[in-house]
Amino acid sequence: MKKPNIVVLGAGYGGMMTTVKLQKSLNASEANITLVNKNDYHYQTTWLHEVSAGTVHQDQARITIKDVINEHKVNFVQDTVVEIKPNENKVKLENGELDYDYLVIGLGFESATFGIPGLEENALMINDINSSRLIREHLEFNFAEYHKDQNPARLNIVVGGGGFTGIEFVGELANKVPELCKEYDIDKSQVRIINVEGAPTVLPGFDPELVEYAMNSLEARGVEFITGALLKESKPDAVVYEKDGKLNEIPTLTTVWAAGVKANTIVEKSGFETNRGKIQVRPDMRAPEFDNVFVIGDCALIMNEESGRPFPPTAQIAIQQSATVAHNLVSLVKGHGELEGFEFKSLGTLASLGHNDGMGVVFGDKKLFGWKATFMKKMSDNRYLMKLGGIGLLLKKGKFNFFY
Ligand SMILES: Cc1cc2nc3c(=O)[nH]c(=O)nc-3n(C[C@H](O)[C@H](O)[C@H](O)COP(=O)(O)OP(=O)(O)OC[C@H]3O[C@@H](n4cnc5c(N)ncnc54)[C@H](O)[C@@H]3O)c2cc1C
Repeated sequence: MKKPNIVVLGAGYGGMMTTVKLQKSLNASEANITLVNKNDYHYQTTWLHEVSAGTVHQDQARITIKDVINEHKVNFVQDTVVEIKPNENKVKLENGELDYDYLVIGLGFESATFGIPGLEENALMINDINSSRLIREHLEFNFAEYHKDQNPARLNIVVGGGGFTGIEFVGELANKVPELCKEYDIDKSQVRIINVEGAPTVLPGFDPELVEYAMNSLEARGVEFITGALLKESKPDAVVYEKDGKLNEIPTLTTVWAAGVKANTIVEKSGFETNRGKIQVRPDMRAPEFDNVFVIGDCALIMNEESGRPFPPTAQIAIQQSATVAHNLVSLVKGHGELEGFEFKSLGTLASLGHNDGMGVVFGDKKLFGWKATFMKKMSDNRYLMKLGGIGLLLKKGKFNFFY
């Protein structure tokens, strides 16, 4: 009997963990497993705000794929997916084409700019290793260049969006800016870190006590918040926002847009039925129209029956989904066992606010503040590394600087 071809697209949290689980459960004689990814490394998106601010080097946030996969069982293809052809069971790559019997789509997210003029052209985004490194280099360049023209716009850093990513990023900036000022001979009082948020408060949806803690901690370190303010335009040298019906402009050469993500647009372009750009999966994580296509992570939409809204896209849910996807694929390949349904078990939400500070909720309703929150966040990162690559990977990439 012909061995089935399982093709996993994207080596993010969902795709990587599915591949590692499949290689543990299937023999080379049972299936051909192929993992496709743009780069030869997996990166931890949850650390990208640190790479962007320059508080962590990019190598700390990325893992060489071949260090984690078993090459006797998994064929790694470094290439870019251009299109999925679900009616033909084919995937078009920049440099070729792949046939599959089973497909896992784990292509992650893209920034959503909601048609705001100038954002695509002028703003920086925290999307992947390269875009994050660009932000770090851009910040340093402007601090260095300031001595040439004394343009204050070089020292105004505007972050669009006071959600999880925007707040984690300004927390890192609050720590990094004093270091940059020292390195580039700049008076700290000349630098502004400005967070612009459309909702009446930052971190909408978070417990008010946690929001207050975050704002106080960040304001004490110099972050300015402009809430209830809609970003209207990003220019090469300014941003325009509307507040209380009035337009205001902040001169800046650095706008970082952190206010929205959408699923990888390849999904929509490939003709899948979508809801908010994502594939609303069946309980067993398969696409509604295709019995051999699984969708995972930020490309998948699952409704939370309790709230009546989709579960937010997180690494946590992508990692949990990988267990269901891998289990169901193994059942299909081996031809025995039932397909199981996915159930999300929230392990909590923790946001970092810079070195040794954070806040969040764990174990249902236990609120954590300060170093306890960052400790728990680092522990959960470390647990992920352990699951992905065992003790070797944990020792190489783990976060052990618990009190920094
Ligand atoms: C700054 C930041 C902080 C965050 N913090 C948290 C947090 O603390 N906790 C949490 O749970 N979630 C957090 N998230 C959200 C979380 O990171 C995402 O939900 C998660 O990464 C989604 O995982 P995924 O497997 O769907 O895709 P991703 O992890 O995004 O991976 C997608 C992979 O697909 C590859 N790829 C994309 N397009 C192509 C293509 N065309 N061809 C080939 N390969 C391609 C990419 O290179 C990447 O390797 C954060 C996100 C950001 C941006």
